[in-house]
Amino acid sequence: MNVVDTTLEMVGWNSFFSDQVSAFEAVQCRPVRVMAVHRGKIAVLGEGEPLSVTPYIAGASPSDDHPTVGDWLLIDRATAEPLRVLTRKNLFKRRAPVDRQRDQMIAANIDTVFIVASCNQDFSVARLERYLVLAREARVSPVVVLTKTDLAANPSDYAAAVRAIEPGLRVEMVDGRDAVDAVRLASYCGLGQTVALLGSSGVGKSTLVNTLLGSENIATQAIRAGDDTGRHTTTVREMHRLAYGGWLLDTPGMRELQLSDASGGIAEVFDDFILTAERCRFADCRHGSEPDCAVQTAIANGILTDDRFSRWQRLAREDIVTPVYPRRRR
Ligand SMILES: Nc1nc2c(ncn2[C@@H]2O[C@H](COP(=O)(O)OP(=O)(O)OP(=O)(O)O)[C@@H](O)[C@H]2O)c(=O)[nH]1
Ligand SMILES: [Zn+2]
Repeated sequence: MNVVDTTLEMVGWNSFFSDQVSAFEAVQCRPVRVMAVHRGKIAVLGEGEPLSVTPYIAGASPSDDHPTVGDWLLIDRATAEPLRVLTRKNLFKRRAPVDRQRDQMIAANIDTVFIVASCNQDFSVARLERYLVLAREARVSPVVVLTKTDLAANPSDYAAAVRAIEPGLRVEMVDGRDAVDAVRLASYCGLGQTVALLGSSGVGKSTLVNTLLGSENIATQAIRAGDDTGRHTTTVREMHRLAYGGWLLDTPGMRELQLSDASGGIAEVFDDFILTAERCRFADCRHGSEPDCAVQTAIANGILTDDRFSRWQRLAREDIVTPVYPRRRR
């Protein structure tokens, strides 16, 4: 496929975005997707050829949305000047290390996040829960990808442990080095789909990325070529075309995501605990030795488990910004 023939659908355009464009805007502007963010320039792709445009939106205040990789932008048909960022389907962000009041945007409009874990001694349910919290917080649908299945005697034991975290959680098992095996992930990586990866060091993310990208990566090369800052600029964030027609959003920021970037997500992953805690006698119950603690009762009755309780407590403690304990009583 040649990038010159690119249609909006190939880049991920759908009714969620087209519904946001007024008839007036449709005449004046055209939509493009942010493929890469460089210093002072962004590479965008819409119908036709890639372009390099300024990331600055005239009249935008610091608190307004600024383009990040994966975003859809409306640009002026005549001048290519960006006019506004369309409302995002979802967003990965983190608290900026220096100015903790300001969020740093990492990646927008992702259809699926692969939470990568390996079938060996590095496998940890606690860590997977952490990543699930991040995915929930960003409102991106997660798929756990178990790599290194070739090294495990019983890879299905790992899959069973993952499924036990949450009913209905999707799990795929691959040898990340094997393109034939990776076909299992094809349905998430089809035309116009955007995927991202999360996972700790050494689990096989880069290996999987290379397998999914295939040998040729025409679109990325073309985007670079169309970018007048040239090939050797430091690319901060970038989308890569996948062999199956989708896009991989791979950014250093994604790899550094911390749990402190999640808060609401904890409530979703541990909703059984949150719901039970609503029946504790005290609204600020810490579920220790307080009388009539519904959580301790549920653990004693085998409805909730002790180790999930510890993981929930640990995650809640680390999440220093938003307490997950229910604060109000109806
Ligand atoms: N046997 C086997 N080895 C694998 C598989 N996936 C990755 N590896 C190997 O595991 C090692 C680590 O893989 P990487 O892809 O570099 O891991 P990563 O998650 O990108 O690590 P970071 O770059 O540190 O984040 C490499 O030696 C890979 O060849 C797999 O499915 N099976
Ligand atoms: Zn309690």
